[in-house]
Amino acid sequence: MSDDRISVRNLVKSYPTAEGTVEVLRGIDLDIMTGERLAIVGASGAGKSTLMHILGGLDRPTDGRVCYSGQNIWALPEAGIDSFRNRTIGFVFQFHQLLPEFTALENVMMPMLVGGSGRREARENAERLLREVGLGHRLGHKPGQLSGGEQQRVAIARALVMEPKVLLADEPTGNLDSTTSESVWRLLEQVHERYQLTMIIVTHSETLAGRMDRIVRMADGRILP
Ligand SMILES: Nc1ncnc2c1ncn2[C@@H]1O[C@H](COP(=O)(O)OP(=O)(O)OP(=O)(O)O)[C@@H](O)[C@H]1O
Repeated sequence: MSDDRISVRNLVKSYPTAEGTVEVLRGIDLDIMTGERLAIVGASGAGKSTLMHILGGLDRPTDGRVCYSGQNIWALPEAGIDSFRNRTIGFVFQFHQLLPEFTALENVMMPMLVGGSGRREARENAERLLREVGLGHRLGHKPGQLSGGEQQRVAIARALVMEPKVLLADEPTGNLDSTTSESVWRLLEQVHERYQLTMIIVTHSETLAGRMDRIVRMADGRILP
């Protein structure tokens, strides 16, 4: 089966706290088609980031399933989840989370080196991607020597270097001014078209969400009908 559809069933996430159990996700059901561009919107605290983290294999649900091509990733052993995540998912966060002491090129090479690729192959791929995102002239710059928009472009190149099938972006332009945000958003759209990725983006912007194929609205740990 080469169907990469994502299907989420009865996803629940709760945390025990001193004041009792906090229910952050209260039974999420969601199907995301291969190649779809999905926006997730909702008020602060609705559970959007939590859902993204569970979809991406970063945070374990309390209950429920997240199936990629019919395989529930949360039924895999820990090493299986790590390997699934490295092979399948690219992440872009609001705060790029680049390593400050490494250059743009090294930051983009990093996932390949960690995954066991040789330096030469990692370097070639990272250079190609940095050129694609318009940063061929900034390979040797460290994050602190780049603008916010450039840093986010490096983060997008890094998210793509392992050739993921799914790109998860949590407020990727939330920290940028409107012009820079527009150019990063356009880059995400180009990337989607070029690589035929499934793309799930959390955003507070209704305008940006409206450019996606579908909008899912969350409130209080549920998806609104
Ligand atoms: N470790 C934790 N323990 C208890 N509650 C938590 C924990 N982590 C998150 N929460 C709660 O889960 C809820 C949802 O958080 P989440 O970050 O998923 O929301 P969000 O919709 O992404 O919000 P925002 O738009 O502000 O980023 C929040 O009310 C938060 O306080």
